[in-house]
Amino acid sequence: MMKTIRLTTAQALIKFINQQYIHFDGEEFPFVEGIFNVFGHGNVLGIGQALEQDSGHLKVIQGKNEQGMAHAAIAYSKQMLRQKIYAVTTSVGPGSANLAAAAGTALANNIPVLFIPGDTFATRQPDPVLQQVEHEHSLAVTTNDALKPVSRYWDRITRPEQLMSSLIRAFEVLTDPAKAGPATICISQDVEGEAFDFDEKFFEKRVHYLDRKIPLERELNGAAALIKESKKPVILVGGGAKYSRARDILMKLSEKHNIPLVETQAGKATVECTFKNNLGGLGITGTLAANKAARQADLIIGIGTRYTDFATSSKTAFDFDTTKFLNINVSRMQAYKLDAFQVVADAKTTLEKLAPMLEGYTTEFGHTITELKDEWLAERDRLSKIQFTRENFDPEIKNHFSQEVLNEYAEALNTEFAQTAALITVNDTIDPDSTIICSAGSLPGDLQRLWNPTVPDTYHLEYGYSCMGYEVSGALGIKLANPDKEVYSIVGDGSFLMLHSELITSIQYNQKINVVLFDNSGFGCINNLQMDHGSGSYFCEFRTHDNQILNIDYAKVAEGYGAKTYRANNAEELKAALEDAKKQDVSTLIEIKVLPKTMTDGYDSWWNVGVAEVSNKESIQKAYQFRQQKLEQAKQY
Ligand SMILES: Cc1ncc(C[n+]2csc(CCOP(=O)(O)OP(=O)(O)O)c2C)c(N)n1
Ligand SMILES: O=C1C[C@@H](O)[C@H](O)[C@@H](O)C1=O
Ligand SMILES: [Mg+2]
Repeated sequence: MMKTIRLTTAQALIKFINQQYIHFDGEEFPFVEGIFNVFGHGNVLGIGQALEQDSGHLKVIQGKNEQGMAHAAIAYSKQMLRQKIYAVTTSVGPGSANLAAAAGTALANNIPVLFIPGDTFATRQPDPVLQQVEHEHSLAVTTNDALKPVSRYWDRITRPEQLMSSLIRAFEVLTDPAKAGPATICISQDVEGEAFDFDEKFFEKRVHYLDRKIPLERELNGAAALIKESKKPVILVGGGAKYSRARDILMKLSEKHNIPLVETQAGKATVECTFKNNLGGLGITGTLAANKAARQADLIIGIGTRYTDFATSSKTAFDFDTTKFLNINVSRMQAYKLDAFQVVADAKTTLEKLAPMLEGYTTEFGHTITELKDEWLAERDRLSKIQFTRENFDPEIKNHFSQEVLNEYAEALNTEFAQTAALITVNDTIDPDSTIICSAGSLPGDLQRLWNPTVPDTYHLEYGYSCMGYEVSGALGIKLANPDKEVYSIVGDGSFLMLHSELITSIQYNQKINVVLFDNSGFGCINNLQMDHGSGSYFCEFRTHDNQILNIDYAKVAEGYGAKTYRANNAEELKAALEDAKKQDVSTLIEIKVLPKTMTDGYDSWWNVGVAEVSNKESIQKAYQFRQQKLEQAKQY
């Protein structure tokens, strides 16, 4: 006879989550590490009660903002290479609406995370409850419907027994590398507390196998033939290569056959920068070395990449008349891109199986790879030494601000520090096994070009959604994933202002993070974007009503939270601050005032952005014409 156990829906949820395990490369471990919460009336009496009664092995952490704590959960999962996750529970209405940007972040980056927002009453007896939106056309639509387009899996639970099939579906999605993304299970707030006699079998230990998908013989033969036919193949290392742990085989193949490696933001630091054939980032935020290699390529071997516009320079990075594509990806959808020959399989396994099939093959790159790399390293060295001068200063981003305006910034922010010099100082000073995190603004470009990670998996860029606010929140997730290492949030002033609530959570739970704040008093990269396309400087600088540059004391803000803080406006101060920050047990914030327009510019790349077709400015008309010319060279799809 079936044995049952009487539990509330929320108690059953927590009991089930505790029993989910992952099996990967012979190792088995619990899949859900913990749960972040912001309680409200939509979850405190259901999920809150269940956790208070028995949270099992779950670590329970109180977040400060739903988006922030969800970003922390996403960063944890990404840093754990998608093999362990945190769940996130929110209240109803605004609490769940705050999840939307984070859900988009998880979806665009293919990161598994479990979202459990509360939902409106299933009985509808007290409707409309506080925070319930009302539609005239339907009572069935709630705020949580807004999460559907940003969830890989979405469900609403209005009866306790629905939970069983819903959770099984959710965990199947969460543990499938080809589909990984956010699973959102919305539970009616009354149903969270309703009891049901659950089949005990539902709570038995479940093991989810992260098996490596083996390539077919047809796929391997086709891939090997393409590589052997090519004279100048280039390997594009995407996030999938990192998740598959393909570092060693990538280096082996690259070295043996003299194939250059170029990287996407998600793939960077799969292989350390010191590897001789690693030419760094490709595309809009790429290095000149990688972009030059890509132009010469007759075959791009895209490994675990989504081919976003940033990686492909809006489909202009390659000579599409002559270049072929070979895509190795666990996702069929991704493998189909750019009319590629498709290998729908695990990256590491595929490369290992290809290795013996390429015996005797060498590319025609010869010494070019080393020459390109040396040329780029010289450029990086130049960028590390940029010195501001009050006269005739020629910034990297040219012809936007006059010397007068640059001097005004130097005066107002009391700094002469260039962003490139500051960033390379950070790179040179922190311990090499520390992880850095970033996501939005001008810093992702500088990082992809200039950051030299000498230890694999120490570079964490969310550049699928580029969501401002991920930088500080995500640092907390990385600390939870790597408790014994330092983590540095590399963040612009705009992103910091948008969301940094989980800095407080890090202090509250003694999870030390370091915030390195680059303050150029504005939305710098967007200001560059508008001025590059013929517009004026319009609402992207942080200026007061009477046109004064905002000068915010961020160190003081963080000091108020209990962080150890520093102000560093030159290399010496910055080195000293970084060294002292290493010694602290509490979270730190280093405020660096940097000059606008001193970030890196593009290197032989182009970004397709919408430009006004008609306008009253000649400069915008020119920008529009330039775009039309570029589009003629771009692949159409
Ligand atoms: C949530 C969100 N809103 C808006 C944007 C668009 N956006 C991208 S970068 C940026 C400005 C970033 O400013 P800051 O963090 O100071 O970096 P900077 O470019 O100055 O280095 C904006 C508004 C975004 N990426 N994410
Ligand atoms: O619009 C954007 C421009 C990019 O330069 C920036 O890094 C990104 O955050 C963004 O949203
Ligand atoms: Mg800024």
